[in-house]
Amino acid sequence: MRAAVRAYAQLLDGAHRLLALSVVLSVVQSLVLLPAALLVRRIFDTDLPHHDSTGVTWTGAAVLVLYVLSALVGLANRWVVVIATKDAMTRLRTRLWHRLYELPRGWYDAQEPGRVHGSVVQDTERLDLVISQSLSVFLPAVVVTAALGVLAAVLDPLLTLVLAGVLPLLTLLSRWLGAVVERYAQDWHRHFDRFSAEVTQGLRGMVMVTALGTAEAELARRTRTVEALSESGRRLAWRVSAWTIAQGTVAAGAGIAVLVVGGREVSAGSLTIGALLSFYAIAALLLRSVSTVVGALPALVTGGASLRRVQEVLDADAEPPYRGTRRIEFSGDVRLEGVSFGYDERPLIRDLDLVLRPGERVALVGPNGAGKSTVTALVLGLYRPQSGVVRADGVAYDELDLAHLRARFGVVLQELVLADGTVAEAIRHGREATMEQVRLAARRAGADAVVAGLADGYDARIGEEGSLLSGGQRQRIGLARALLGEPRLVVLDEPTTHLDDAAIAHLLTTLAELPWRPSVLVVTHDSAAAASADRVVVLRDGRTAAQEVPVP
Ligand SMILES: Nc1ncnc2c1ncn2[C@@H]1O[C@H](COP(=O)(O)OP(=O)(O)OP(=O)(O)O)[C@@H](O)[C@H]1O
Repeated sequence: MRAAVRAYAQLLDGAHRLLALSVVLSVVQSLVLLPAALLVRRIFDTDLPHHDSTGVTWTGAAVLVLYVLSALVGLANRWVVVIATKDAMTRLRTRLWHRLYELPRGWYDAQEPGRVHGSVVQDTERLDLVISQSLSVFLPAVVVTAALGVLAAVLDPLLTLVLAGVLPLLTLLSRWLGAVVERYAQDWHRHFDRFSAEVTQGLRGMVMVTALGTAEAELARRTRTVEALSESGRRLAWRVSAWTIAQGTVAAGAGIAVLVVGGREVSAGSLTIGALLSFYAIAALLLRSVSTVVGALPALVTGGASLRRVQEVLDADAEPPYRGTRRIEFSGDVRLEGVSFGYDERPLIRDLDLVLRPGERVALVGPNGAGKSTVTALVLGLYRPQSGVVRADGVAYDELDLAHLRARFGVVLQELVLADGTVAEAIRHGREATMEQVRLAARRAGADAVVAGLADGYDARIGEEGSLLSGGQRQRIGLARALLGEPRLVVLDEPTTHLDDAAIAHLLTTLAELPWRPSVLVVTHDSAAAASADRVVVLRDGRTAAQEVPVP
């Protein structure tokens, strides 16, 4: 519970002024009720015994005005807290995005499927709800409870003690049931991650599953996950309800105890009925705000579990592979020197030397699983070798500002990610480029023919992940994106998979004739693509098997 409170405090770090204003408004809200309690006493102890009906009416009206005033202050307070919490959520989501772009690929490899998506989408959404709904009533209620407690103690210390007798029981309940709810919330989160991962996988694989005729088996698996999620949701909801109801019952018990003890005092003549009723009016408000405080606890605890998961992403102990700052012009010269690398303890790349001179076109070939894509990832600086060094223009990657260097790379990876938007937007990919430059890149990549066939040309939408295009059309758009900005190094991982013979021939001629002569590293199983390179490097079992095979 304490950890959850600390995490919330950290989350609301930038909103201290607004929260302070909220505390002041909460105190004002309670202070306004002080004269109301005294006026209630006046009705019963002065106006009624004197049969003063006008007095009763006016005093009653004054009490009503004070309640309305208190409610208005409460409304203003709610507004302040909502602004503070919404700002906090915007900051949190922005920080998360920053962190996600910083985290290295190795960190993503190590995550459970669905976990990151779950934290970014569901956990932040849950937090938004919990903080907006719960905290906007929780914080003022804490202050109102404290203020009303002081007020009650001033009115009648003995009855306040009776009321306070409930506190140890409430604390015990919160500790015990809070820990239980937290455990069940974690279990529910685990099931939700699984569900979230399956939704992503299921939607992506929908066409394939239909084609393979395995929909029934898939459906059975998905149903099991949904049932397990519901079951864990039921277990959690049941504990949350038990907690809330137990707290409400304890609070109601306290109210009854006040009536019994106060009633005995009235019968004994040591308390006036007006004093008892005015105390009871304050006690009822106090118990209501105590109920609000304790009623918000289950939501705060489950939200706390979400906050911790988000915090784990923000505080992930994952160093980027390189942290250098030096910026170079970069001529396209890249070298791997004695590089060894493995995703786990098993070495995949062993003592590899690979040289790519400026303007040179090198084809990397080899059997499936030999490590060719892994070599391209090492060239792109996505992983750090366990030993050996990677250099650009003779400077070790360790010294370099890799983001700056990568801006000089043009890349087409096996998994071609195209965001939904127009063809021109897909080619620009957020970079500044004139329409003329976009057209030129498209022509070089053979994508102009694709564009010519689309009704809206460069303004045609390509669909989510380019779903409105064919595989070959997507690949050409991807190539155009890689060639925009005239990169010094072009890295292509199996760029011909979806291309027909004419497109492959066009690509090879283009790569050979690019006017600024970039270096090209192309991973390929295509013999025509390999034959067009200046050199072919064969990778087998993590090493260059045939050192460098010159093309005849
Ligand atoms: N992120 C990863 N985490 C763990 N292992 C991985 C990861 N990526 C690849 N591997 C493993 O590394 C080995 C080499 O994979 P890589 O993709 O580099 O081979 P490749 O030569 O490009 O294969 P292909 O010709 O089939 O595309 C494979 O056994 C693969 O399972």
